[in-house]
Amino acid sequence: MPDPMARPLIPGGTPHLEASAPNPSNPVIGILGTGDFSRSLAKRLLAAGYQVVVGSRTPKRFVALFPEEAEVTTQMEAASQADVVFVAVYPEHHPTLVAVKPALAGKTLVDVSNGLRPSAFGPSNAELLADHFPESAVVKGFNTVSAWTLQRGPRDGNRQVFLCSDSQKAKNSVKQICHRMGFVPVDMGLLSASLEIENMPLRLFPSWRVPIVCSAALFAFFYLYNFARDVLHPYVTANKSAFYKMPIDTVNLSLPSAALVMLALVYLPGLCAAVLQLRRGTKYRRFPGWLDRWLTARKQFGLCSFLCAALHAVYSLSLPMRKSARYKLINMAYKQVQSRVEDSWVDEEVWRMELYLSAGIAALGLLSLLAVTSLPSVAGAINWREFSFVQSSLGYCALAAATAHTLLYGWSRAFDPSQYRFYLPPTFVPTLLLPAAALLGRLALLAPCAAARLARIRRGWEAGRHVRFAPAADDGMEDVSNV
Ligand SMILES: NC(=O)C1=CN([C@@H]2O[C@H](COP(=O)(O)OP(=O)(O)OC[C@H]3O[C@@H](n4cnc5c(N)ncnc54)[C@H](OP(=O)(O)O)[C@@H]3O)[C@@H](O)[C@H]2O)C=CC1
Ligand SMILES: [Fe+3]
Repeated sequence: MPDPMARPLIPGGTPHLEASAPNPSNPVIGILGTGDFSRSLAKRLLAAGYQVVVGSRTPKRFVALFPEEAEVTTQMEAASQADVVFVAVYPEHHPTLVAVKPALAGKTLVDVSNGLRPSAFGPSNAELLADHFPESAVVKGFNTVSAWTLQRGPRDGNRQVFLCSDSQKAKNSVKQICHRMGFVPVDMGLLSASLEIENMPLRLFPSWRVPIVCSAALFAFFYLYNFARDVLHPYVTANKSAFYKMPIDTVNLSLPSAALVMLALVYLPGLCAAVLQLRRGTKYRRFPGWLDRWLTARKQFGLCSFLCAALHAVYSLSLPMRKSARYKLINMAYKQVQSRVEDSWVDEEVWRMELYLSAGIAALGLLSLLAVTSLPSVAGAINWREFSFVQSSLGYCALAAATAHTLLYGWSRAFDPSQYRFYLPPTFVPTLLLPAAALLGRLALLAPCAAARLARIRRGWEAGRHVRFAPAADDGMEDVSNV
């Protein structure tokens, strides 16, 4: 008969785990349920040298799916033999296990279950299990580890296992099992933390939702704006079809606007916080909820801005490859020949392009630096001062370079009223409102700090000695420029 365990649970999975010989002196670990999770867990426990006994409603049906070293038996038998029992059945089936209640009394039950959707209010599955089995010590854990990770081993997934329980003894025994299987237990405290642990694998990028919606909304706004100016208006007024601009030209005009406004949104909450601190005269008071949330989402806003800027760079590089660009070039050359212009070089145009491209490249380079230092592994390798220098000082430089790029791009149009082709102002006008506010706000905040520093240096020189800057006053007002 073919060995069913030779078939991996998932394509590409390890066909066989080397199970070390179970040590009779090791605790017997029970698993109730014979599903995906149970099979992966059994293999990992056997590999860690435990004795494994699996409890099923129909053991004969599933025995072939488990390694030979594991004993597959009835739920009652498994519960009686084991010291620690993993409950690998869905929470709605927990009540069907009451038949084995006497056998589980005084033992440790590990609830691995997950809910279907995040829940803000309890009771959690683990708390309900604890209600069903008051004589057992329930530990919540392993629900954040997928059957796939268990099958492949901790090297191929998240190594952390979040645990909580009201019984320290039970939690310690499960921690030991975690360690032996190669996972890293994270103690989350009492069983009341189980709802939070159950919600963990159900979250879908909660901190990214607002920044992503914001980027999408900004992009949509600028896209419609550019569409109205550059495509719809020529069609309505001159019956000129410019619909070919929709997939690349209009997208490429909208991306940098979204990127710049998103970047401004990274720095505006810090300025709001600084202004609030200055008005209150102290930094030791909580910010309003909306500002708190905005401040904590700055990294995501910055990364969304970086994505838009990087896409803009790729789109821009692809512009000359298009057929439309080639036709336009040939037509321009033909017109030039017809009008007998030998040299069409315009110094102002040349300089404008050189400058706006170099500002754009500098902005993208600085943004890449910000994105790299926001990675936890890189952020962990630099100290706080270095991090704040990159994220704050270089960040403002990136904002200034991107603003200059936009201004230089719109240079000729900004000063030439004949370029206003539509009643809407060119895109860079709405694009520059927030970045300009952020840059001016920063300058306004830095100016008094710089003046105070200069005054202190002068006082020091006048006193005939070189003084070091006094440490920040305890009201924290020195720190506002670092927010
Ligand atoms: N799969 C995964 O990646 C993960 C799963 N989990 C959790 O592990 C638990 C099991 O998941 P999984 O193994 O995928 O599920 P499966 O559907 O594959 O297995 C569930 C098992 O429950 C047993 N069971 C016991 N009583 C009943 C009953 N009354 N009705 C139906 N089945 C019953 C069955 O075994 P038998 O017929 O032998 O009694 C069945 O094999 C769930 O709570 C899940 O949330 C947590 C993290 C990851
Ligand atoms: Fe650009």
